Amino acid sequence: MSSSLRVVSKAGTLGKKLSFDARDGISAGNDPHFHERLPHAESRIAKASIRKPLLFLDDSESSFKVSTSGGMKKTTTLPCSSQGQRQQHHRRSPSLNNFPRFENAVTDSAALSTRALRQSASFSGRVFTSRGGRLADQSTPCSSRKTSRNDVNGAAWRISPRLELEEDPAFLQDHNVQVLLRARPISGIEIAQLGHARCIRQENAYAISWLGQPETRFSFDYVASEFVTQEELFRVAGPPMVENCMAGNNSCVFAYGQTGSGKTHTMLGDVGDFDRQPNENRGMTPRVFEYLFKKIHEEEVAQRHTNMKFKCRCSFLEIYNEQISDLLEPSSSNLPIREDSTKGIYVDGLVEVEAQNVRNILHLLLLGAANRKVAATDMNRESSRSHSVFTCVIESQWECDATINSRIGRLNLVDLAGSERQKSSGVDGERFREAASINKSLSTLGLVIMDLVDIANGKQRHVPYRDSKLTFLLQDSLGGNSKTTIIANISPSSCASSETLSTLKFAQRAKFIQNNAVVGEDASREAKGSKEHIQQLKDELARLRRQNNSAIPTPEMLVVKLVSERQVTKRLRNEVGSYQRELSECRMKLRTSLDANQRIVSELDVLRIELESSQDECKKLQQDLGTMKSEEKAEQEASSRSQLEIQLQEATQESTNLQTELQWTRDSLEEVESLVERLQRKTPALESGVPEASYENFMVGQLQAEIIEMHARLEDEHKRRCELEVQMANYVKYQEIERKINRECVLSTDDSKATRKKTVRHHDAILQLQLELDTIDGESDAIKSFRWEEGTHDDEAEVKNSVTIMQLQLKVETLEAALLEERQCLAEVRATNEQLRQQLENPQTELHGEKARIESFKGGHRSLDVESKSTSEDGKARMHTSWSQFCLFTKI
Ligand SMILES: Nc1ncnc2c1ncn2[C@@H]1O[C@H](COP(=O)(O)OP(=O)(O)OP(=O)(O)O)[C@@H](O)[C@H]1O
Repeated sequence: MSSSLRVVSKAGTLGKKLSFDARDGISAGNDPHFHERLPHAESRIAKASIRKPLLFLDDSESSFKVSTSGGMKKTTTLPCSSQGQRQQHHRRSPSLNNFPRFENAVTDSAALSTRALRQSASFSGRVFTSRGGRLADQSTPCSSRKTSRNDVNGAAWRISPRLELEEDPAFLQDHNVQVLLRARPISGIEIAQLGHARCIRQENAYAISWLGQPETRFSFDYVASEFVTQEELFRVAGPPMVENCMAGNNSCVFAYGQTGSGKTHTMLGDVGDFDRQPNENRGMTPRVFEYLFKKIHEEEVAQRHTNMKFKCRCSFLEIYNEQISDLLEPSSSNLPIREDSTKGIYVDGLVEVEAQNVRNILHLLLLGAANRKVAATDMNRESSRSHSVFTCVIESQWECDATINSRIGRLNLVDLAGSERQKSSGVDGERFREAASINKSLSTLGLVIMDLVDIANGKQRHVPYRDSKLTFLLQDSLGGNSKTTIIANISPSSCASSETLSTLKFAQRAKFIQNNAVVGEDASREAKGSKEHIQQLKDELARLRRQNNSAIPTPEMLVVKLVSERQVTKRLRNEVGSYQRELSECRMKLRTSLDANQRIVSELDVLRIELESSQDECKKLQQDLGTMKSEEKAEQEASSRSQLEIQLQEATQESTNLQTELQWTRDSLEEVESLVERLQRKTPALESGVPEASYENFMVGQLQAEIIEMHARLEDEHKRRCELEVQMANYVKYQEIERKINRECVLSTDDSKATRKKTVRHHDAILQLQLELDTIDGESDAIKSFRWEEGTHDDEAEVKNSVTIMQLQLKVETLEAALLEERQCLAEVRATNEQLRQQLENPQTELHGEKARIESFKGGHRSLDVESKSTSEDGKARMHTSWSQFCLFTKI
């Protein structure tokens, strides 16, 4: 069997057809009296309310099942219409309050036994997330755990009360807002952070304590521990809401809580693979519709004679960053909310789809969920970033006494976006804006609830519904014609302690709201009846007036009463006025403090910007300083280089002078040598002719020996000089290298754009210089080891290069020291040369003198031939004198 879905917009049918398989697989029991009982639905809902143990609604029988203890299997089926019987059977057995006893009870309820098993001495099994992921492995047997504070708390959960339905006829009549608290299991992330430490302890089925400072106890209509299943939760919250809508009221279920606390799990749950078989983790929404369609079917069958028909029109929207978009028609955006006296509050242009069975609804839910804005935060990998509202308008019509009656109920299922602390949820940028918008709308919801609580306490309040799209849209559900169930979701982990406290406070406040539910029924028959009744009363009044004039207030009496009532009204008005003034004062104060806050925030922004710019400036100044330092260094290096150059020039000049001197010395030595040679040639002749020539020979020998020694010394000096010249040449070369390096360094400190190009040149130059250095022998190995690094933009390479330059500079200093030493050596050599020259000068003069004497001696020898031997004595004496003079000279 298949059916079609009609897509209807506010403007009418769009003509869009969607086909669905209409098999819903839910078997429905017949309840022929359901229609009669509809006006009393409210009290029935109340009877199906929570608080009394062991009462379960059975889907298949539209009846209550009561299980009792005592070791016997005992199930009683109660027709819903029989209130007296119900009360009789629903009386609470005190012995059933205690969990261990409950565990011993033998019942035929599969759910009961499942729960009993789950809550017995060990809780094993894995908790799966709604999106298929596993939250935490809870397979540790309790008995094997050590006793600790956590275990104490854990024990509190283990003996935590289970879902127990209690008959409380007054509950939903007096309280239109029902607040349930649901704790999810501690997640793996939380276990990783703080282990199993808990921030809450469940006291009983209605109370929970927050274990912070100070420890605070909160009470709710029901507290569902982490072991409460989706089905169990639905049994508490779902049926009353559905039946309320079918009776022509508005119902609203909404999930509230911090991000990742389980709202989506509660509302939607795991609906994958619904074509094959319903998933046991499906949440409130699918179950609500399963129940609704089952009830619709039952009603239509039961009321066949009145031709009763139900229609369900569904829409699915999200509020994201204060903009409404249609989750069933994602191309639409920023849809406006309108208010109309007949329609009430509605979203203009929202697509409405007529659904005929659960599968249709599930398709819509999946379609909408796929279009919903989801993002990852630190707290939840798939955090819903919007509020989603699934609305089903349930319209029923039936005929009675030729009158067509109709009822309209509206069911809102709201999955709020998670409240979060921006810091802890690890959000930034777009996520931060989303979080701010979510938090703003949730805080407006909180304010609305506070005002509604005040109104419930008899105070006059203006409720700021229009301050956010969420509260504007939920206006009827929060404060007006609606029965509302709030499911506050929390995490029991100590990691979420403050968020849990704020959710608990919110839920506690919400518990005090009072709604004024009004049946949305077009009761033309009832209206007619009422008119007739009024007419009857009027007639009765006239009759009474006629009978006893005194019993009926005269116009004068009425005037007096009116005056006194006016006075009361005036007094009340004055009170209202003073309250309003107070309110406006408070508002003014609030606005002022908000403005001040805003100012502070903007000032902070300005300061932050200033701080950033001053930080930038600081950085720039540091860079400039660095550049200046390197420039200064370069200048110092340049001046020391020029000094070195001057010194080098001087040394070169000195070296040239020395060379000239050496050359001169060498020439004079050569001269002496040739002179000596000539003397040697002449000496044999003198020796043969003159007996005194032996003195001359001795003297010449001495001179020759000295000359040889001087030759050797000269040779040494020459060698040393050559070495010096080599060193000088190396030094000059090295100076050149250093100059090049410095030139490149200066270039590299120039403007940043050219830096990279220059760095490359720098690098090439250094490599070239290193090649040249390689050619320098001796100590250059140390220099060779300082290699220029590739990629001078890299800091480390820069440092290495600086080290290289420093090492080269050190080398320059070493060479300078060597130069100084060489210069001293040169000075010594020069002094020695000078000495030698002086020493050479004296023998030279002596030699000249001797030469002259030898010449004169020769002349005397010739005259001896003439004058014979008479003057030989004189000659000897002169020779002797000359010899003694020579000896004297050589001693000197
Ligand atoms: N009662 C629970 N049992 C098992 N798992 C749960 C329960 N509640 C929540 N979870 C898991 O916790 C995770 C977070 O839950 P969920 O997405 O429903 O949180 P949320 O409140 O909707 O978060 P957000 O506001 O960020 O969208 C999911 O993986 C979900 O399956």
